[in-house]
Amino acid sequence: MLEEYDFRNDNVNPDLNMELKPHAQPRPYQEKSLSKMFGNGRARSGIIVLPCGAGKSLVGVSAACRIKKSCLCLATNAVSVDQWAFQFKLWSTIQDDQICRFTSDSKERFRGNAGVVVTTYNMVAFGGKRSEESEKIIEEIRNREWGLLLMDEVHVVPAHMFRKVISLTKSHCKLGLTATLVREDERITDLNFLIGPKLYEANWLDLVKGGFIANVQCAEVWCPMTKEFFSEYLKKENSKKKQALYVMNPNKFRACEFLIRFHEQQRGDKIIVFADNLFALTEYAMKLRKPMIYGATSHVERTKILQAFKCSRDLNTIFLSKVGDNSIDIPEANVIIQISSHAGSRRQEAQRLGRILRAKGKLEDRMAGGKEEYNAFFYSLVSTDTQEMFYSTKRQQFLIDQGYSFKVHHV
Ligand SMILES: Nc1ncnc2c1ncn2[C@@H]1O[C@H](COP(=O)(O)OP(=O)(O)OP(=O)(O)O)[C@@H](O)[C@H]1O
Repeated sequence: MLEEYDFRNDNVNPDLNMELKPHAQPRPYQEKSLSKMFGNGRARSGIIVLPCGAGKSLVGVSAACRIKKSCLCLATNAVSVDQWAFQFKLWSTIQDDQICRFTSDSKERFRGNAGVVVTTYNMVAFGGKRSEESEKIIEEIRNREWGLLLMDEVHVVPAHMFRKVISLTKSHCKLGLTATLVREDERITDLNFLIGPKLYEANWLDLVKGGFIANVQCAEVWCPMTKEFFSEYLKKENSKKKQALYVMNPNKFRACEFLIRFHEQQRGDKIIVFADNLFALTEYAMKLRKPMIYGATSHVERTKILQAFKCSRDLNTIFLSKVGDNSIDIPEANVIIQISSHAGSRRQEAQRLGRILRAKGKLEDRMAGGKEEYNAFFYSLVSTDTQEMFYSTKRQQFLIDQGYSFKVHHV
């Protein structure tokens, strides 16, 4: 049975006076996804899949504006909570005192009898001891009947946390948003069961043709192992060092150095280099004299680096560990170089590609037949004849299913 909410005839829950602002003009695919949700004048629960940078926020805010009841919006971390609160204010007429954030740093409450609360899955699901203030807010969240439960990045939240959040809150309609409906644990069916069916999935290449997301050239760069590294790689006693050897392969290092120089100097691009392996991240970043961000980088340092990367022409390349997969928002970047990754994760691959999908420049240049053919570049550096080749093929599967093709470059 599909869960449907007849929000117009809900006389029990107070209305929330909120409209889209006139400048908020949903694009055709955003409109289409909303029409799947509101097809018969009621709100249907389910999941909308749009690639990163295609504008999930406007879809979420539009859904809340149509239902016009209290809305609980769940994000994966505090940075996203701030972004969602900002997006609600950007696209809708919601008053400042009708929207509030609930995180460990901001414990706001809305005025009046209806509003929007933006918080994290963790804040709601947390089972430990809370401050008195948090306890009161969480009680309100649990006791209220929400018109809409808006759930961001549904593919990354562990299934048990979903169950908890859904069982702790009461909502008439649930909308899940995601860019990649793939999980390595194959628990996607749990999402359908807990939230609802997939309502709409945009075709990535159609969005590229329309100029709504960047046109990415994907390439796999095959780097032969040097003789010394390969003979070490083959030794039995080095089985634990295999990854370090194929990541630190000097030919791979040189390819990375070449690509950075080419994109910085010839095209004036902004580059992110991803490495999951911390040793490699540090070595590469130090040798190439570029800043890096990883789990232990302080908030102050991280902000300083990101600010310089965004605004200064002197800093065009940064190194990121997997902390950058989801939570760091860097719309300026248009080149990704992967030097090491999490085994065969298709989701990580898609998530990383998503970092550079934000379309830049003029719409008419980007559209099919426009001036720019490719305006973003995604490179995976792979040491040939090693395990990495196998992982790489698996990682690409999701993107290939979306219609991307990978060009192979030989070093
Ligand atoms: N209909 C629209 N009209 C104009 N700009 C839009 C529209 N929809 C989205 N955008 C812009 O596109 C950009 C991406 O939107 P948004 O941040 O919502 O993407 P997203 O799908 O949430 O991406 P990510 O997953 O990377 O966060 C933003 O700058 C947003 O303002």
